[in-house]
Formats: sequence, structure tokens, C-alpha cells
Amino acid sequence: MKLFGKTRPASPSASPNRATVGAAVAARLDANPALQRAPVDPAQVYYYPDFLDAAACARMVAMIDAHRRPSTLLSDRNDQGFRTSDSCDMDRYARDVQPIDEGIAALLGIDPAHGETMQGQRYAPGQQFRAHHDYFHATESYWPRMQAEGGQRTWTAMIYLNDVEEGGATWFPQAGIRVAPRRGLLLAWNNMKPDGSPNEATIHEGMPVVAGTKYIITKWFRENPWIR
Ligand SMILES: O=C(O)CCC(=O)C(=O)O
Ligand SMILES: [Fe+2]
Repeated sequence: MKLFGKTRPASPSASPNRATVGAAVAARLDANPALQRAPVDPAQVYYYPDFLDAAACARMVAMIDAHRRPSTLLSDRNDQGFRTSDSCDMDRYARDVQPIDEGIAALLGIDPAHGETMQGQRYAPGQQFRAHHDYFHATESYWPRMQAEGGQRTWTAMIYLNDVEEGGATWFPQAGIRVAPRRGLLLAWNNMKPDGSPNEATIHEGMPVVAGTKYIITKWFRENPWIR
């Protein structure tokens, strides 16, 4: 960018590829009347109420209950209590999963090959996923491996599979958004800034469930194909 005759240095982590993806997906979501953009500036966050019907949500809940195990973290940090939910992989070729998996990719207009395996998650009372970014940090030891396996994460799509009696909201403290779980609601956001560099303001947490049980599915998309 030209500024008073000087060229502002681009952020070292800027990426034309990720910038293009960010703009294309946002334009597609803006044009879809089923979605609403959250009225905040620091991040691009969208809602789609009733994306998934009750029967499909119930099938996903049953699959999560059948396969769940304690959630893991990619980070080098060994922080007990950071992510205390259970989770499982949702096989993209399973009969009940495939239409949802492909439906999310089609909604965003991203090649399904860029999508990681969808994750199911279950939070019992007291369980949480503390504040984190979904994008990868270049300072962590996993970074070279992630670069080789599809690169940086761009968009996240999450679906709440049930209503939760109390607690369990998804909170973006910097962007100023707090979303209460509602069955079938899809939440999607761009983890990158317009220049394709990581957007710190997408930091978010799955707040502790107070009463009831929370079930969600999460899908993360990479800048390059994740399936080869
Ligand atoms: O449980 C939530 O509301 C957030 C989950 C989340 O941040 C994730 O799966 O990356
Ligand atoms: Fe997350």
C-alpha cells in the first residue's frame, strides 16, 4: 500500500492466496440470504440458523457418543484443563456424514479436499475449550508438518447439535461476539485478515457448560488441499 510516498511493508505472514480465499468465501456468504454477518469489524463471522435439521443433529450426536474419547491439543503447551471435552473424527465417507461434510464445503464454496476431517465434540458440565486461535502458530513445533499437510487454516465452520440448558457459549472476546448454542445453527468465520495473515481477533473459547451437555461438529479448512 502506498502511504505518503512510502510503501508500507506487507505483514510477513500476509498471503495473496489466503486473501483471495477470504474474499471469495465472504462474497459467497454475503450473497446467501440464509446467512447473516455478525455486525462487528475485527473479524468476519457469519450465522446460519437451522442449517442442520433435528434428525441430522440427532444422528451426529449418536455418532459422537459412540466414538468419543478425551480431546487432544496440537500445541506444545501441556496445559491441563485447556480443552476438557471429548471428541472424535467424523468419517467423511460415512453415509450420514458425507452430505453434511460436503454441504458445508459447498456453502462456503471451498473444495472439499481442503477440509480436514470433521470433528465431533461433547462437553459435559464444567467442560470447556479455553481461549485459542484455530489458525496455526508458526512458532510451534507442529508448523513444518502443518505446512506440508495443506498449510494454514483459513475458515472454520461449526454446527451446534443441541440446545444447552446453561453455559457453553462460543465467545470471541476481542471481536465482541458471544453465541449461545442452538440446535442446527452453523457459525462460520475467517481466521485470516483481509491480507491473508492470521487474525488475532478471532481468538475464541468454548465457555464451560453449566447445565446440560453440549454437542458440536467443527470443520477446519486449509489454504491448500489437505487430502492428496
Ligand atoms: O465449543 C465451542 O464453542 C468452540 C469450539 C472450538 O473452538 C473449536 O472446535 O475449534
Ligand atoms: Fe476453535
